[in-house]
Amino acid sequence: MEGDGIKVAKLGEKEYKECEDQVSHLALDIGGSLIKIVYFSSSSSCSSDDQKHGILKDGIDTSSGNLNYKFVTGRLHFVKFETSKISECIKFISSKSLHHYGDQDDEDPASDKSIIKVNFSRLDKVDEMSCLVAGANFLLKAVQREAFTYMNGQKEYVQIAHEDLYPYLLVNVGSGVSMIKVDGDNEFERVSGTSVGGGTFWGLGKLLTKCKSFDELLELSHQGNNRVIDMLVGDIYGGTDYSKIGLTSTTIASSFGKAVSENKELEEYRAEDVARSLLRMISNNIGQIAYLNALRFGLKRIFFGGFFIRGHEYTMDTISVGVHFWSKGEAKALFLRHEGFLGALGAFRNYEKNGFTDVTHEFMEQHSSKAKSSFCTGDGLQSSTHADVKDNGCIECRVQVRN
Ligand SMILES: Nc1ncnc2c1ncn2[C@@H]1O[C@H](COP(=O)(O)OP(=O)(O)OP(=O)(O)O)[C@@H](O)[C@H]1O
Ligand SMILES: CC(C)(CO)[C@@H](O)C(=O)NCCC(=O)O
Repeated sequence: MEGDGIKVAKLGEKEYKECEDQVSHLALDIGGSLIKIVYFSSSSSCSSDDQKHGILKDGIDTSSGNLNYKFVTGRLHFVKFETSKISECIKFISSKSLHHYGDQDDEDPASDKSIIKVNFSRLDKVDEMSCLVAGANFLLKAVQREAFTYMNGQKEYVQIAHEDLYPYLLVNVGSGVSMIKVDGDNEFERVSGTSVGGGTFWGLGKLLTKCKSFDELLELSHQGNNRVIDMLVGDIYGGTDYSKIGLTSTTIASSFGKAVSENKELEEYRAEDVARSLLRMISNNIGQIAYLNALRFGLKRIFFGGFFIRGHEYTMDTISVGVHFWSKGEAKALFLRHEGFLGALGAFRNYEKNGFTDVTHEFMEQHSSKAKSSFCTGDGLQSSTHADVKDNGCIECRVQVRN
């Protein structure tokens, strides 16, 4: 399991014991590289805000006015595993009793394997693209301070009014890249994609640098200098800009282009510089294709999701600068705090539609006056205003459950 994933799970056990005890819903997104899990655990305690409103009793809100339903307060948790380590994922699900969700019958706790198998066979498959869109729409509408811009080292949160949200371009950078024009709730079209994505960065990076983990490769890239290997406009134009066509001397003319003429072996380059050039090449390319698709449909906002981003400053900066440069400032690149969990979140929301449980959800958007988005971090539960979370933020929410 990923380090930050473990943190969430451990926090859940230690500091949020009360929200771990009743896991009722779970959604899985099994991707080419990573498995993402979103699960809901109800809390028996309630927030001070809710106590002030006096509407909660044992975590159950009786104020809905409909006797057939009750609201259960709790948290959405986010965990990820490498797809190649699926057995760890199964162990985690088992350890959290996540596989018991919705069970009617008591099962033999000694036969873990068969329990998992039985429950996995009950999994409902849902469409990947519609889940990505549902996940993004949910985050953008319900969670405050979810979307942000990142350019020249500056992070700025953007709150978008519901009526102003559509249309937008969703670019999900997973192993491969999907580009989806989103026009409304469940109204979308996958307009483009590219196989040059996160899997390409990690795959090529692994071969070229001998890094053992994605995080190691990302960390290396942080310390590198792409100019050592990339051929710049200045390298071709005697150190000067090519201003007639709008290219500065530091613009990359050809990614990895210097390696052609230098006659050096791979070992003679620093792994840091190789990683940096690779990250720059992939991020630039994604930013450019995204911009071209935004231009194709006249879209001003491009949201980037998927675990390739990893909240990494240099990745976001490269994509943002690319979008800004090509669109002459007309289009904006935006990033999401729960970037990697769009599909899993969308699958989670599918509980509402597919009727395999008696559950509907009422998330914070309907209760924004009293229920706030909160996040679990190493410092405990904090208001989202102070939290600096990435992929491990829990979202506090309420779920409407049929009695
Ligand atoms: N710990 C990690 N291990 C492997 N890849 C990681 C890790 N963290 C981030 N990544 C990056 O995230 C990418 C996978 O992202 P994501 O989980 O969103 O997509 P996926 O669902 O696996 O892919 P796809 O949607 O194409 O099937 C990897 O290709 C890699 O670039
Ligand atoms: C195949 C999927 C949708 C699987 O998530 C993704 O990896 C992707 O969008 N790849 C790019 C495929 C292409 O459009 O060339």
